[in-house]
Amino acid sequence: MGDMKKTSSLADLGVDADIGKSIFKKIYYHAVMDTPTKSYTKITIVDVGNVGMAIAQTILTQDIVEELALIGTNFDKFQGEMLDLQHATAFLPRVQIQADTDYAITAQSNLCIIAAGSQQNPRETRLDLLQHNLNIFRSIVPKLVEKSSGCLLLVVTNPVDVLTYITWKLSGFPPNRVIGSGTNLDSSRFRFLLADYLDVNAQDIQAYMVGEHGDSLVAL
Ligand SMILES: NC(=O)C1=CN([C@@H]2O[C@H](COP(=O)(O)OP(=O)(O)OC[C@H]3O[C@@H](n4cnc5c(N)ncnc54)[C@H](O)[C@@H]3O)[C@@H](O)[C@H]2O)C=CC1
Ligand SMILES: CC(=O)C(=O)O
Repeated sequence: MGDMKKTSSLADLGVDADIGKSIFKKIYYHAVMDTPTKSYTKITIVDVGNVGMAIAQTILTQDIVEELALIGTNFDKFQGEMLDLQHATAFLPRVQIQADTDYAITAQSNLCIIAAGSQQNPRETRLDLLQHNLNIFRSIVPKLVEKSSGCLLLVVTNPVDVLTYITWKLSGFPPNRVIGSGTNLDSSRFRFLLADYLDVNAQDIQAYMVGEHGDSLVAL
């Protein structure tokens, strides 16, 4: 977006706030979208780093949610990311997008995705991230559970398999409500490489990487 100023309100567009209120009436999402044929789905993503934003953009293009809550720790970054997503909604299925540091916005989520925490430095393994990211999870998981006690928890942060187990323990949820992204990315990479080598579509390749999402994977 370069140096372009971002517009976040009617006042920025030169429209008086009171006039705006009289012209535009707030639509209550639950009232409009809770129909017998379409349930209301809310997803939370913690935090809006590279992975969190890639997930947010993918979700928005899939028409699978009515509400997306983004938890951010860096105010300028999450405000900017939220505005970029909101400003794209004219081209996307209708979704209410919020971002905040306050976990109140995550209340009643169906799915909470955790992608917060450090990434590896060049000479580190994913397992080296454990202590740092464990401390972050201790602060995140109880807040998500408090606000959305019936949700599914999906862990992406590394070391993902260890942190998925820790999330299960921290949450007190039954095991079928805590999942990790596991080796999905590795299997997708494997399928791409095979497809590239064989010059076929990756969707026509069935192949899996199994084991831990780390340095001990096995190809099937
Ligand atoms: N499972 C998988 O297949 C993959 C996992 N990853 C992992 O995902 C994680 C995130 O990666 P990136 O998005 O690339 O990193 P990033 O550095 O772009 O984003 C991490 C985010 O976590 C936030 N954060 C730091 N401390 C926090 C706290 N206490 N509470 C909430 N948020 C906090 C940062 O502000 C930042 O926005 C890393 O652990 C990385 O290794 C990345 C790619 C694939
Ligand atoms: C970061 C990571 O886990 C990956 O790209 O496989």
